[in-house]
Amino acid sequence: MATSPIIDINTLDVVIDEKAILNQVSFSLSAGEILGLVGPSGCGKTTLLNAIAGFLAPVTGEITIDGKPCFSTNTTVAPEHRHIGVIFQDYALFPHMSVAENIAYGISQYDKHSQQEKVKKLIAMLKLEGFESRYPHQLSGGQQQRVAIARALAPEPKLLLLDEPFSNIDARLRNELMIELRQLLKSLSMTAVFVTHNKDEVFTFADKIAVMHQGHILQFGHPVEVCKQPCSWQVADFLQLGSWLNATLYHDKLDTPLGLLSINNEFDRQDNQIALLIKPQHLKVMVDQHGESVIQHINITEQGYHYIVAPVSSKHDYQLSVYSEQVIQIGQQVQLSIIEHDYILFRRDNGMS
Ligand SMILES: Nc1ncnc2c1ncn2[C@@H]1O[C@H](COP(=O)(O)OP(=O)(O)OP(=O)(O)O)[C@@H](O)[C@H]1O
Repeated sequence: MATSPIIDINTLDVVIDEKAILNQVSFSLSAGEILGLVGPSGCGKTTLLNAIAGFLAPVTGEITIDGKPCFSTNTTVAPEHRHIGVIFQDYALFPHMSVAENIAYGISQYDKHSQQEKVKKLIAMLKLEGFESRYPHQLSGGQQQRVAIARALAPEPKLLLLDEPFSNIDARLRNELMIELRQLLKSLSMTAVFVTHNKDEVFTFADKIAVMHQGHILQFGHPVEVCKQPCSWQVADFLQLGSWLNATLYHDKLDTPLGLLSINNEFDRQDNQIALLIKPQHLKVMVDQHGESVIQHINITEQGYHYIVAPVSSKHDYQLSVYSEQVIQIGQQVQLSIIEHDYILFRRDNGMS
């Protein structure tokens, strides 16, 4: 049986200072789903969170939360009546209130006993026992985040909005906190939308990803599916799924600086200016003093040596990313070969880097 969505956004447009900031944004999430909003700086991620929260008014479109229209042509529900919990990037804890008082802030309409019971439960859930009387400045970044989460969860919202929730957390702790928070949200069947600059956070924390660009959602789906089949070069580029190789059609084959490749998938053959997305796993590198490419840069990573390889000849222009266990020096000439696969091809675009 299909369940109705907890959040349903339909053709939302936001205009600020006569500039279109969100353009025909639509998506929906079922109960318990976590969505990661990603995209380049200024693409409208925070604006979308603010529109959902009710902090700014869209021009057109609809926002429905748990079946209740919160925004439409003739409805605007105030933020405090949308049943949404918001966790801001800097947590926005009240500095003059203790941990317990911060958590109880949104449930002041409850009687004292119910407030205390609720705070006690959240303190335990977020592992904040012993910190009840402390003030925000006496807590670490991770502890402050837990208080912000407890405060947002206290009124039992239908939806949580999180603006870059992990950006202030030490990199070593980040993964641990993400896993812990995800488990907590899953145990509560809490639906959440979070903004991040870090695509790796999406893979650890989210069920769905929305890749935004200039106010549009370019692609929405399961993170693995989006990475497997990016719908546009902007999505592939933003998610850093691989590097680009120019190609043209030549007698039913792809003519590339690395040789001819058979086309093994559907492709619009009208386009002759092609950009081929090459994921590092589809590229092999071999030392060859007569090779057509040269090692330009080396990074040492968990997956082995990461090489950036460029052409020897100035006739070509590429910067390909390839991993290898082999140690190769900068400046060494190499031979690159592409492993046959379902190539991902896009029409070449001026904006490509
Ligand atoms: N109050 C405002 N007044 C004028 N322009 C605004 C306002 N808020 C946002 N904008 C503009 O809207 C666009 C989207 O901003 P937004 O903060 O939503 O982007 P973002 O994707 O969250 O960016 P970042 O990743 O840098 O936080 C930007 O061009 C920004 O300058």
